[in-house]
Amino acid sequence: MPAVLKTLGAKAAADLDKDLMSDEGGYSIDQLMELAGLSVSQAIYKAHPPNSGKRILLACGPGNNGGDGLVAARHLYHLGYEPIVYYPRPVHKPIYDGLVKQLHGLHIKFDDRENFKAIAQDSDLIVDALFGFSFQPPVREPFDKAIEVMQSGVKPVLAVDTPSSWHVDDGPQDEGLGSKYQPDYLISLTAAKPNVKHYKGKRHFIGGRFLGKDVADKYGLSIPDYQGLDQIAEVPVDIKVEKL
Ligand SMILES: NC(=O)C1=CN([C@@H]2O[C@H](COP(=O)(O)OP(=O)(O)OC[C@H]3O[C@@H](n4cnc5c(N)ncnc54)[C@H](O)[C@@H]3O)[C@@H](O)[C@H]2O)[C@@H](O)CC1
Ligand SMILES: [K+]
Repeated sequence: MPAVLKTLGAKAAADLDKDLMSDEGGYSIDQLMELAGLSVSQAIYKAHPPNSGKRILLACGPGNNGGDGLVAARHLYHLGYEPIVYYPRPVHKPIYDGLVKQLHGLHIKFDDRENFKAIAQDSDLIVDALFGFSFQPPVREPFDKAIEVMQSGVKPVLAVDTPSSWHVDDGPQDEGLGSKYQPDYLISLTAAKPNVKHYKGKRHFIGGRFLGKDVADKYGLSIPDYQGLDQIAEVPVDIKVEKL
């Protein structure tokens, strides 16, 4: 277990993504999103196993963070959960259209009602797949309502890659929307983001088991010590976070 948690700032995370999907990197976004979404489903299985409540609300935003949520919904179905998808601003690109078709094919429920609180009350865990490392404040509607509900603590929340509404590098604003938002669980993808130093939740996982040594060295990251077949590695929530 490394003594210090290395982090990946918003700009570096976007650059790393580009490297992986460049001509020599050879990855497609579909592959990375599939591995990311699989990691999310494993973190949920570890932190909130089916006997803790099967109704998982995937709050999906308009970017690839939302895509991770759509992929996770499919894996959760196959793991025996009852996923419900909140995806109010669907983006019509083949990758997202395909993921939505897969979920319809499994008769997974979509609920895009304005009243996010009502949807949340009928769930056992909320998955925050609204925004990832491309978030730019302030939160535009209708996502502000989801942030309000998540920060209210009415249901446990697992955040995907970064707590949505927090600045990726600096963390939550001092006041206003999201300032009180603390997810119960966090899964960082590829590497923790700098705002993890403000995270005070119960458990922190690192997922997206596709980092190789060359890319890790280029970005000053250490590869998490993944065990066995796991796509995720758990890190202590009080681990020292490197200074950026
Ligand atoms: N290698 C990686 O790190 C991988 C990253 N993936 C995911 O991709 C995410 C980054 O995806 P994207 O770059 O598509 O962007 P995000 O999913 O972070 O969100 C950006 C989207 O949300 C919108 N948005 C940004 N700020 C907003 C605001 N204040 N109010 C309302 N809408 C807002 C933008 O218009 C854009 O459509 C990562 O955080 C991660 O979850 C995975 O899908 C693939 C692997
Ligand atoms: K998120």
